[in-house]
Amino acid sequence: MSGRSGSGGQGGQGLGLPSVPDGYRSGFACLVGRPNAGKSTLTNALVGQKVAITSSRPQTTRHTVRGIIHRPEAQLVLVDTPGLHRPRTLLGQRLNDLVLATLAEVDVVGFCLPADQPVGPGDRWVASQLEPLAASAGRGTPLVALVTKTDLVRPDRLARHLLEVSELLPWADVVPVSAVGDDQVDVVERVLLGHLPEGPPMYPEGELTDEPEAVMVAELVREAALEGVRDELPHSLAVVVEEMAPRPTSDGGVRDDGMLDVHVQLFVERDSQKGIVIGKGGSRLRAVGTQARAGIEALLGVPVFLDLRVKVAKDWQRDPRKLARLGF
Ligand SMILES: Nc1nc2c(ncn2[C@@H]2O[C@H](COP(=O)(O)OP(=O)(O)OP(=O)(O)O)[C@@H](O)[C@H]2O)c(=O)[nH]1
Repeated sequence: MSGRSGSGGQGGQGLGLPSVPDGYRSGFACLVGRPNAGKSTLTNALVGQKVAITSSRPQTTRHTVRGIIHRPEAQLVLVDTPGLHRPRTLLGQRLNDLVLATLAEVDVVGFCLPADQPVGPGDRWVASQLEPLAASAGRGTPLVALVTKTDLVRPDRLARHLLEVSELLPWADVVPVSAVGDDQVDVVERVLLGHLPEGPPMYPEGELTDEPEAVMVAELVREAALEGVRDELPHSLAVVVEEMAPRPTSDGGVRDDGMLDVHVQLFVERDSQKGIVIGKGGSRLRAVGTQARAGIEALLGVPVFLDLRVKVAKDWQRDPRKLARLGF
């Protein structure tokens, strides 16, 4: 992604888009915040379709997934990043570098702070990372503080929280929102759109994300594999789609129903984790396959044969060559 000359191409002409009204705005926004702050859920609520995975476990968003909001007067390309957090491993460091590089290029940053958690050292750390970006008055990246999950707290607690947030980020707009309760999502949208510069749309109408299908398929498998697992698996699970190909008919032709064979590798760090993913007699892996397949079929619109394999790649988080092989 490169700011104004985004990957969709500059201007509508090249895309065969109709001319746009005067004053049309377009640009990029990015949501940051500590793990589990509600970034993916808010992205989905804004875009109106499931494009980023959500999970009740922290740090499940590995890839920069973009959602695109199309409105008659504006287009907003949302970049959903992994949570910005204090790096502990090489992977953590790379994720942070990715986040900071992304933030320098977008038109507005939304900092998500969950209303049900007190403002803590993690938030202060993220704020300190953001301050230099917003600091250069007039030229810095505008920052909007999004107080998320407001449905989880009472009004008096919310009021105190909003005050704390505006003390932490005196230069930012503060907007309370509940993505789950669909409360104030429209206000978030208006505030974010208001920070975009004038310019033609960067993506054709109807496009919701430019994330390659294979990455979204991998995310669906990852989401299913993490479901209900209590230990540290989120940090230790990488998913790679090895192959997606049309299933041939017995005479080598193409099936009418467009069925796809999808081969996916799940990488864990230790044998014990492999056992967790596979479950007794393979029962858990079968359930993961059933859930992921339903999501993949809904995404791709064709029947899918899903083949899942689990492998141990020891300490992949700390090994640069393994990280590269796994797409980081
Ligand atoms: N009650 C309530 N729960 C929410 C809301 N938004 C998110 N959640 C829940 O909070 C958890 C984390 O939400 P995510 O959207 O995955 O958070 P995230 O910031 O993308 O998390 P990472 O990918 O770990 O960085 C999930 O269980 C969501 O269902 C909300 O508005 N209200």
